[in-house]
Formats: sequence, C-alpha cells, structure tokens
Amino acid sequence: MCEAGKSDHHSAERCVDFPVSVVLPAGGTGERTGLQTPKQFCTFLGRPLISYTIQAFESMPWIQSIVVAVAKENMDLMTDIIQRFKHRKVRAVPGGSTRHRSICNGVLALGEEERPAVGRPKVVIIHDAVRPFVEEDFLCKIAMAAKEQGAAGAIRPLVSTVIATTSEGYLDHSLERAKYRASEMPQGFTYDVISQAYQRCSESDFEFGTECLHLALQYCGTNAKLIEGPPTLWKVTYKRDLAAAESIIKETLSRSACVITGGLAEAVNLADALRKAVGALDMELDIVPDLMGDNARCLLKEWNFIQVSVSHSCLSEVEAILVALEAENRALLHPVVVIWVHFSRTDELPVSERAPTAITELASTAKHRNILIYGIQLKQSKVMLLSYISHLYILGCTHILICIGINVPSSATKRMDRNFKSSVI
Ligand SMILES: Nc1ccn([C@@H]2O[C@H](COP(=O)(O)OP(=O)(O)OP(=O)(O)O)[C@@H](O)[C@H]2O)c(=O)n1
Ligand SMILES: O=P(O)(O)OC[C@@H](O)[C@@H](O)[C@@H](O)CO
Repeated sequence: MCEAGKSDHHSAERCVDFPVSVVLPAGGTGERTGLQTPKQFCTFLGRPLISYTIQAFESMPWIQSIVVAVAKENMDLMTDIIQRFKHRKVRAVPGGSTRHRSICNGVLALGEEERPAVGRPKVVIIHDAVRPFVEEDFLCKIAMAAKEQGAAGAIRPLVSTVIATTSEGYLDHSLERAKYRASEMPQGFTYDVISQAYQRCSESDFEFGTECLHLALQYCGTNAKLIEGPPTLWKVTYKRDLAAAESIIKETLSRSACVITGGLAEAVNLADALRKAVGALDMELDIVPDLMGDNARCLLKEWNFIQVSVSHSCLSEVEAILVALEAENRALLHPVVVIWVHFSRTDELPVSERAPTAITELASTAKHRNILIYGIQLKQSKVMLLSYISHLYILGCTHILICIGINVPSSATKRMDRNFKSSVI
C-alpha cells in the first residue's frame, strides 16, 4: 500500500504501477451559488477553479490522462483555459444534462482514447471538478483500493444528523449518525466496473442518481472499499464555499518552499537553519541538491520558490533557475519570486555595484515572464531572509525558490542561523 504521510511522487509512483485516468465532471451550472458563472469557472487569483483541480492531478506523474466533461456551451471556454494555463494531460468532452450523464461521457471518452501514448486505464478516478483540494497520498490509496476491490470511495464523518420526513413535512425518524458517513470524492473504479455500471444502469439512475458507488454495487455487484479522507475533500457548492476555497488556495500556496543547496554541506546546514526558522511560520521546506532528474518535479508542483544564492558570482545560478522554469513551460500563475541573497565579504563590492547591468537586464527580462528578482546583501541582512520571505508571502508572491550556493565563511553561517532564530522569535 502507499506509504502514508507527506505527498511524495516517489512513494505514489512506487505504489501505482498501473495506468490511471481521471474524469472530472464539470458540466453543471452551479445554481446553488446564485451566480451567473458556473462555479467551476469562477476565478481565484486570476485562475478558474477548475484549473486548480486539473493542476492538482497534472502534478501527479502517475496520472496518465484527464478528461473534463463540460456543457456544450462551455467547450470553447474550457479549451481556452487548457491553452492559457498550459494544461497538458487534459482534454474536454461534452457533458450531459445530469452529473451521471457527464461522468458517463467522460468514461466513454477514455474508452475511445486515440492518443497512442495513452492506453485504456486500469483504474478510473472520478472527481468533481469543484473539489480542488485533492491530496496525492490519499488519491493513491483510492486508486490502489479501486484496483484491488473494483471500486473505492472517499468518505467523511457526517456533520449533521440525517432525518427522514413525512409527506406532510414532519419528522418521521432520524438515523443514528455514527452508523453513516458522507460520500465524497475522489472515487476510483476499475475501467471495466464503471463502464459496465453505466452500460447497465437505468434512465432513472441517469436522471436522478448522485452516487457512482451505488451503480457499481447495483449493476456490477462490486462493493466499494470506503476510505476516510482529509477534511479538504469538500465540494464547492454555495457562494460561501467560493470564499472559503479562495482563502484555502492562498493558504495552501504559501505554505511550502523548495530549497536547493548544490549538495554542499555548508549550504545544507544553512538550509537546515532556514527550515528550523520557518517552521514557526508553519511553512514546509523541501531541501534538494539541484533541480535535475527527479528533483525537477519541484518546478512542476505549486512549490513556493525563493532563490537565495550565497556565492559572490552566482548570477549563473539565477539564470539556471530561469532556464529550468522556462523549460517546464508551465504557466506561471503567480509571480515567481527569485530572491538573490549574497553573503558578501567585507572586502567585496556589493554585487549590485559589480554587476549592475547583468542583474538589471536579467530582472527586467524575467519580469515579462512573471518572475520577480530581488537581491539582498548580507550587510542588509538585518531585514533577514525570513522576514523577507514572510513579507513576500503577505504580498501574495507564492513561488519562492531557495537556492543556497556557497562561499559563505562559517561565521556568516552562524550569524545567518542566529539571525534566523532572532527574526522568528
Ligand atoms: N449535468 C451536470 C451537473 C453537474 N456536473 C458536475 O458535477 C459536480 C458536482 O455537482 P454539483 O456540485 O451539484 O454541481 P452543479 O450541478 O453545477 O451545482 P448545482 O446543483 O448547484 O447547480 C460539479 O463539478 C458539476 O460541474 C456535471 O458534470 N454535469
Ligand atoms: O449531489 P451534488 O450534485 O451536489 O454533488 C455530487 C455529490 O453528491 C457527489 O460528489 C458525492 O456525494 C459522491 O458521490
């Protein structure tokens, strides 16, 4: 089974060694929000809700393809979103008049997949497009359980008691809440089970049904494995949910960062000091030696990025990061902030005085690609890196890469460490 714990492509890829595709039903009108725009197309920080959901699945290398089922009148809009936000694994198909019909169209599309690199999936994940917060390790559990059991679904404890009413609108009886759970998404099915279930189900199921797990049991005799998921599984349904989703998106985007050390012991020590210091900000730091090979995944995820290079001539490191970001060809949905911290020795001119043109040119070119380059000299380190980071998070800059080069005398490391602690306390 998948290793529990932090979302980690490596453990998920080790678990899921079979083809998995995703169907995102997005053909609804979102009436309960009271808005004109269907909720899946409402934008947060300049980006439609559905793009966050797609991005979450695209960032998982073991997901081979994604099909989004949208209303016919929204097909052009969906195609534009796919192009504008450089979504690669996804294609749009027409949805249906009900959620089940949309999902069925998505499943059928997976069966007619023409892209040679994408075969028929072993497991199909079904996930409402308006549930943007899907965690990789949980999704991996659902996919594994679906492969073993034929069907698997996410559940959450009930918040309110379920009661049955009489036709006159009075209480008939209430259900014992402890015995029941709320059915959420993601759900997973083997391709055979979900396609058979939709071939055999009735018109009434298509018209009034809301539960795919029920179809698997009713029409394929497949009893879904139920797995309790995290509270983030909730569905955006009402207008208040849009506000909640926006604040969670902002919160999520500014809670993790990637530190690149070049593999040098002293840089790793500095990164460890930073990790201890930002722990108080409830930030999670991932420390990697470089952005090569597997570590290139850091460029794909919604990582926060600040580049902190401590070597006196590390403009090439800044350029290397910009090249890597360019190579990933991802739409930079928020400003990518590259902070260049330079631990200059007393006898050295500040970098800005020695290489002003190169830095200015690099910064102005990068700005056109939504990348903001900042510089800090160690002498200015009273405004310590950490407070700089929190300042940038407040600004809403969410892509912060910490790249720690070297050429730092050990005294500076200690001072940096001490300063980090002081700036946290
Ligand atoms: N004909 C439909 C109806 C719904 N959905 C999708 O199913 C998911 C969950 O459904 P729900 O929250 O009910 O969305 P809406 O039907 O849009 O909401 P409402 O009932 O408020 O109109 C959403 O992503 C929605 O876009 C769909 O693909 N096709
Ligand atoms: O019923 P709605 O169309 O609001 O949303 C669909 C939900 O019912 C569905 O996502 C889960 O209950 C799991 O089946």
